[in-house]
Amino acid sequence: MDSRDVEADLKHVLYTKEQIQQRVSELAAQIDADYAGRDLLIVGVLKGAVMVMADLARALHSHVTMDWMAVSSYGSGTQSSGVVRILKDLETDLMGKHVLIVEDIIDSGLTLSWLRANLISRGPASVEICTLLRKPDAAKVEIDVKYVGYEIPNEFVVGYGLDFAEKYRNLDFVGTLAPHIYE
Ligand SMILES: O=P(O)(O)OC[C@H]1O[C@H](OP(=O)(O)OP(=O)(O)O)[C@H](O)[C@@H]1O
Ligand code: HPA
Ligand SMILES: [Mg+2]
Repeated sequence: MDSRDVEADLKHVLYTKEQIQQRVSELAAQIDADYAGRDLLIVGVLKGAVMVMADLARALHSHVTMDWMAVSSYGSGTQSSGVVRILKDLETDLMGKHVLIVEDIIDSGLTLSWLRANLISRGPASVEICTLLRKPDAAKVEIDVKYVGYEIPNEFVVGYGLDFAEKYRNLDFVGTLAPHIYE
């Protein structure tokens, strides 16, 4: 078999491209309604949130501005180290702004709880979170998340921005890896 055949590494598909598009559109409609009449800055968390940020931004009908942060806590494994590092900071001054952090996944919650506190310390008018996926059973810290695409079981997932050792981000669906890949 061609070793570049990505789909051979997967166990099953959790959400198809069509399901994700539909759910992202629903979240966008909610966000449009909630922020009506207010300026909104959406902050994508690199690299995982690239796909959801691109699709969410295009599904929104209101004006938004966009910025990016790169943080990393996972390295090449499947467990969060809990130590969050800023690899690239925002270019936008957050003072007085309504900020929506856009993420691909909340797993332990360590990345987002750290990031939310970090952004709040910069004086914004508000900070909310939108994530495509959330694993409630994996939470190590409680975070208040306003927009959640799907709650999923505590299994390592890849695709649509999510990686395992930097691979699989380019899949247009979300799936679980076959155990032989990571064991
Ligand atoms: O809730 P947590 O347990 O903290 O995990 C969630 C975070 O981990 C992943 O990012 P990662 O640090 O692997 O970097 P990446 O986005 O570049 O893949 C994911 O994109 C989230 O940002
Ligand atoms: O399940 C996951 N898959 C990929 N990256 C992740 N980062 C946190 N959880 C995950
Ligand atoms: Mg990430």
